[in-house]
Amino acid sequence: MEVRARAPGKIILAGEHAVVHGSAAVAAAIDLYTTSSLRLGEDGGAGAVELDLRDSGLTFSWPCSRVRAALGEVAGKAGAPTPCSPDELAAFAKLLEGQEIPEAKIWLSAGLSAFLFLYTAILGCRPGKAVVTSDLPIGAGLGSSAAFCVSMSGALLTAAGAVGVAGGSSAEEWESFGKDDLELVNQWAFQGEKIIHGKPSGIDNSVSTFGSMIKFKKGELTNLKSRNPVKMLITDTRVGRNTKALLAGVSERASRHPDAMASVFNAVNSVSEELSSVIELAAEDEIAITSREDKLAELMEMNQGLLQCMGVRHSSIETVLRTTLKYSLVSKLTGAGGGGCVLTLIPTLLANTVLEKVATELESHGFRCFKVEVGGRGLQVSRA
Ligand SMILES: Nc1ncnc2c1ncn2[C@@H]1O[C@H](COP(=O)(O)OP(=O)(O)O)[C@@H](O)[C@H]1O
Ligand SMILES: C[C@@](O)(CCOP(=O)(O)O)CC(=O)O
Ligand SMILES: [Mg+2]
Repeated sequence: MEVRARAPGKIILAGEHAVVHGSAAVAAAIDLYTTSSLRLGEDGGAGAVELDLRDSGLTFSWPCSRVRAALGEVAGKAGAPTPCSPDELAAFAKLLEGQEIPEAKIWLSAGLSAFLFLYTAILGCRPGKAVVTSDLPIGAGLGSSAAFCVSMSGALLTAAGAVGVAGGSSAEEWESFGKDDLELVNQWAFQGEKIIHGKPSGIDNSVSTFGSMIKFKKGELTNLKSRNPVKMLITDTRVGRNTKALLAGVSERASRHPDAMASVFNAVNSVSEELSSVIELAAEDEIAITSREDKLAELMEMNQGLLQCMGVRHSSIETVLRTTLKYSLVSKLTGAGGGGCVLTLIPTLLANTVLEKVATELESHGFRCFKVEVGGRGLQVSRA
């Protein structure tokens, strides 16, 4: 039997980086997904653990005997996770040595280590094949690392029988887990995200698992009820960057200037708290809708300024900010910055007139625009 699990990417409306240092942040799921399909082989000595990354055309295979030689006889565990130890990480690095990873895709190594960790920790050395496809740009701020870890944890834990859906629907339909199962998947995905990000806050895996729009602070998640739609244009600058390195850069700046950076993080906290209240405001007429959106735009603009203070700017981001400002639109980077994606708030009353024009101009710079639905479903599974 094949298990398929899909998990969404995300946007961060306010609070990236500062959330790692204890501030509040606001994030929402988007309708771009990573899907992990898993088919288990026969338990026993032979066989291999295989991973097929469809979008990059790369496949990896580890004979179970090699996995056992590197890790010992791991039993697999379907309860709460134990973090990946430095010894295990070293063993995964050894297992990667035998694989041919093209130099240009060396950034995949962290994702491969996260896969090996999740697979062996949940299923032990059992043979099986996982296939991954994704709508998300990788390493661009839309949480591809979290969507990868959430969808893979969802598929592995379902195959292990640790989580499940009520069933009854046709095999092709997507179904959602109950809250306890989602909690368990989220805990595992967080351990995978730690291998990729170094020191994640947990916001990305949480919003990918639970979906919707959330406020997140120090591991605590509050669901936000947005009564009016929030329309965002996402622009991928196509400038590659790595979340782990950017997180480390912000932490280094915080240790060089502890007081100044504490004030910056504190200001971001206030912006996120205010933005989450504005999100929940119900606006019933055009005046109220415009006033709500003006407040959101102002808070996003303030957050962008504070992100500059953290040192995660990039000239490509500034080009997007300048271009959208020509249309009186406000933008901010989303995710770790340093390139990657930028969010532009599209006011409801301007959506029909401005959206296509600004997207066309942004694309003329070589950027790629995504028009997404914000605040949708989290992790879902289907069996075929
Ligand atoms: N579909 C995927 N297949 C393999 N690895 C992935 C996939 N998606 C994400 N990753 C891993 O996550 C890393 C990107 O994560 P990160 O730098 O946090 O950026 P983001 O999460 O914003 O896309 C990649 O370098 C890779 O290791
Ligand atoms: C910068 C940060 O706040 C978000 C990173 O998101 P992404 O990996 O760039 O999609 C890090 C985190 O919260 O773990
Ligand atoms: Mg990430």
